[in-house]
Amino acid sequence: MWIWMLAKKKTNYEGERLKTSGIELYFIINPVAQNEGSGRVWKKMERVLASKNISYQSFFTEYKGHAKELSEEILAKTDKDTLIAAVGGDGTLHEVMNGAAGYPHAIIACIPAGSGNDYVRGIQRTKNCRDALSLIMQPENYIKEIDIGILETNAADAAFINSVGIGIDAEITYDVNHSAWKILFNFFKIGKLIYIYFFLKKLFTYKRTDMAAFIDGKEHVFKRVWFIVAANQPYFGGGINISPKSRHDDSLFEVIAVHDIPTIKLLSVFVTVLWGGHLRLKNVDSFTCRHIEIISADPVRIQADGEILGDTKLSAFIAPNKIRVLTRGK
Ligand SMILES: Nc1ncnc2c1ncn2[C@@H]1O[C@H](COP(=O)(O)OP(=O)(O)OP(=O)(O)O)[C@@H](O)[C@H]1O
Repeated sequence: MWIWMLAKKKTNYEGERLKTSGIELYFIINPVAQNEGSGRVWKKMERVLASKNISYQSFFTEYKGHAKELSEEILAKTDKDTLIAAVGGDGTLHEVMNGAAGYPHAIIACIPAGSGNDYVRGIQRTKNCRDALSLIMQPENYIKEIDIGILETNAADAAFINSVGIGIDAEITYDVNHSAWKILFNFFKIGKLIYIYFFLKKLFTYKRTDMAAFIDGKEHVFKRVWFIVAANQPYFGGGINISPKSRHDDSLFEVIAVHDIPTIKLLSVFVTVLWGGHLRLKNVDSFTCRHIEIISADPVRIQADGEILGDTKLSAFIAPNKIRVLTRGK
């Protein structure tokens, strides 16, 4: 049986006492996240867990999609509260969450070991790996039910936890995930800057297209769209605060549509985004909704939580209070 084993009460990093808990603990490690930097992160975490006498079970993923399967297998075997921590980036957390979403006894968390780590920044609200582990080792005070998105595209049905986007954001995600530069950026521990690098590259080659969006049933036609994102939390693209008003517990998506802006002016969107000023720019429209459908005139990729999940057409609705997570946020 895999339970917290607290043979002796010890102190954690913050000097607080660990509490006993009936929560079972699992780690699912993506060994290829952060161009294999996740392995080093996990080794450090293992040492801390051992020093605190914490009992857990860990699994390494062997292929794409494996983290979802592992989560489902773990949760199907028990009806006790079970905490599954993804060790990796947003893609690994996305898979764990997709495996866990149907199980009310699931609680998910993330040890950030990816390039972007937007989930940790916007929802879990921990500062670094050690902070995340300290939360995981003392979960009781930090469990919260949050909303997730349910997505259907031409290529996939999936749940998402951060955001879904169509347009240049997804094209950049695709390029980043297929780029050898990612290794270099991750080697110098500046993984999130790779999104900025590819944004600047893509800015002059991306072909804008018209899109129709049905936002809670009301049709909006946007011309020459850069991107439309439906967000459950503020951050995307490795730390860009695109949707500052998003909350993961308000049963709503915040939709941001950026359209009909010349190439150079798009740069001002990404400067003003630093203080949320982009929302006041002409042709940066924002909406709140529970359901959104988007159809693009030309094929354009779709990303959800940084995973490419189809192109051209998507439908997404918010599922309120659908999953339990650990968070330091309110
Ligand atoms: N063993 C594996 N072999 C190959 N791919 C895997 C394996 N395990 C998971 N994956 C895939 O690796 C991809 C990248 O994972 P993840 O997003 O966690 O890391 P990252 O790209 O470094 O971080 P971020 O998304 O935060 O930029 C995901 O698409 C996931 O499905």
